[in-house]
Amino acid sequence: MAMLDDSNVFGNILVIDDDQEVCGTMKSLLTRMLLHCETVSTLRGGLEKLRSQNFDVVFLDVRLPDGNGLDALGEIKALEDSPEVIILTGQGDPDGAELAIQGGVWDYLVKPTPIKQTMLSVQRALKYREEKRAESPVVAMNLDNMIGYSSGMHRIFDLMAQSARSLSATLITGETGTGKELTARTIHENSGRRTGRFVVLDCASLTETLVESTLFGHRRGAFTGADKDRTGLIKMADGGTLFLDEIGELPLNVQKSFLRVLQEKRFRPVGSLQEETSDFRLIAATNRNLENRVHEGKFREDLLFRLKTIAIELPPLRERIEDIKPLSLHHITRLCEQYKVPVKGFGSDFFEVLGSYRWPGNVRELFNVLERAFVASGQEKTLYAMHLPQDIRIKVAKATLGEAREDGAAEGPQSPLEQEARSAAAGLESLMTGDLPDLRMFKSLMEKQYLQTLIERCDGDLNQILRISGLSRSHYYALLKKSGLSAK
Ligand SMILES: Nc1ncnc2c1ncn2[C@@H]1O[C@H](COP(=O)(O)OP(=O)(O)OP(=O)(O)O)[C@@H](O)[C@H]1O
Repeated sequence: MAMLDDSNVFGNILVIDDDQEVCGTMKSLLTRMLLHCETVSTLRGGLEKLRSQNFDVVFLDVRLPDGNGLDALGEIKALEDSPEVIILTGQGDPDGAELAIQGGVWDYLVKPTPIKQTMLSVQRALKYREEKRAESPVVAMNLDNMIGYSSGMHRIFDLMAQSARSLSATLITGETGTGKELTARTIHENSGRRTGRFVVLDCASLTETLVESTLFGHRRGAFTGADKDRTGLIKMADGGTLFLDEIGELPLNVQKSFLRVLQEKRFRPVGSLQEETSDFRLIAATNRNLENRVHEGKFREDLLFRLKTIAIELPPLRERIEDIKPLSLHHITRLCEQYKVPVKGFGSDFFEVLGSYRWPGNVRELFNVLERAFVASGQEKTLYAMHLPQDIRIKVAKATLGEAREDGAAEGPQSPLEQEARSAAAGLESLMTGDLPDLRMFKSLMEKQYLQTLIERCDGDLNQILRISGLSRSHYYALLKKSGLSAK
């Protein structure tokens, strides 16, 4: 049965109960409500989970094999961002109920509890938490395009709000696809500089000489090929934000001059005798460990120190699986609007698979997979696990059988190119085996996948892209715009 719950609550639930039947029933009920649910049969196991993961609601049995659930209330309530507790007990003990309520629990349910009552209790607890979170200062931020329900992301939003209010350099770290560029853009759009430009430089995409002239600008005749004056990105970001992506790749000698610019806000374009000024705000990002780069002698310690006045470390998606559902709803709604089809619902097995996958490519990979599932579902109104790409389903099935770890070690991380190629191949396969979409949708999806692979393979090199594709420059840019892709 497909369930797109109209209450639209998101959350991570833990059930601590030694009765396997209760655990099974609760898990199946909560999963059908599209909530993420884990179960554990001992008090010690439950407390360990609560210390290491974030949960919104805990169903807590009173009589557990290794202790009384009520005795653990103090410890649970003392946790940072502590979950709401719903006591679940087989014995309708009124003193127990009083004790529990004094201990600050959300609700007290006597087993067997009617399904409706359990659902209502958990929905209300989740709504309450949502409202509590909305009271924090973060609400002042416009986070329309940035989805994050987990407490991990909530902490990130707090840091972003702090960064948006200040002018301090901000360093964003995180694995590929965790949303570093989106975070930087959102900070800029929420800062006092939002009317200024948001200027992006991918430090990994240029040679040493080019990085220098791109950042600082150059005068005509400064070097062979410099046939006219060029304004650098530092100047272009005057009054706005300069975003340096992959800052770990900035060549050492450019690091030195850039540090001076950060300290003095003055710089000299290549080949110029005169200094210029620029009042820019710096946000940098990297998926590298910059401390290690410092130890290897490839990154200046003084620059690192200056960059991380505010440090934002984005958690990988596998550490915030409760964000998978809201991210998916957001992306699928966007796709449905884009392709002008009615909004699709989800089968409960859909999120079970998504929640069990490790997401090495994080949110970018999730969006890619959702797009493939969207296409594979054709005209169907509901997305089921069977619409997900086969490679993902196989990996999840293997992981469930306990083989995933060895597999991962043998395969090693995939390069973005490998991921892209596999994704394109699997996308085509699922297109041809599932219900066929209409031709217009098929063409535009294939076009987008072709362009993505082409850009990756050519590493964004325009000449190579035009040679391989046979496209004219204007046609290429028009296609990029149509597909919502960037040139890299
Ligand atoms: N919290 C989020 N909410 C909505 N979309 C997100 C979120 N995080 C990432 N995305 C989306 O995921 C994709 C990848 O994000 P982005 O390019 O910002 O990642 P990145 O960390 O800069 O990646 P890379 O290290 O590979 O450059 C984009 O489409 C972005 O919009």
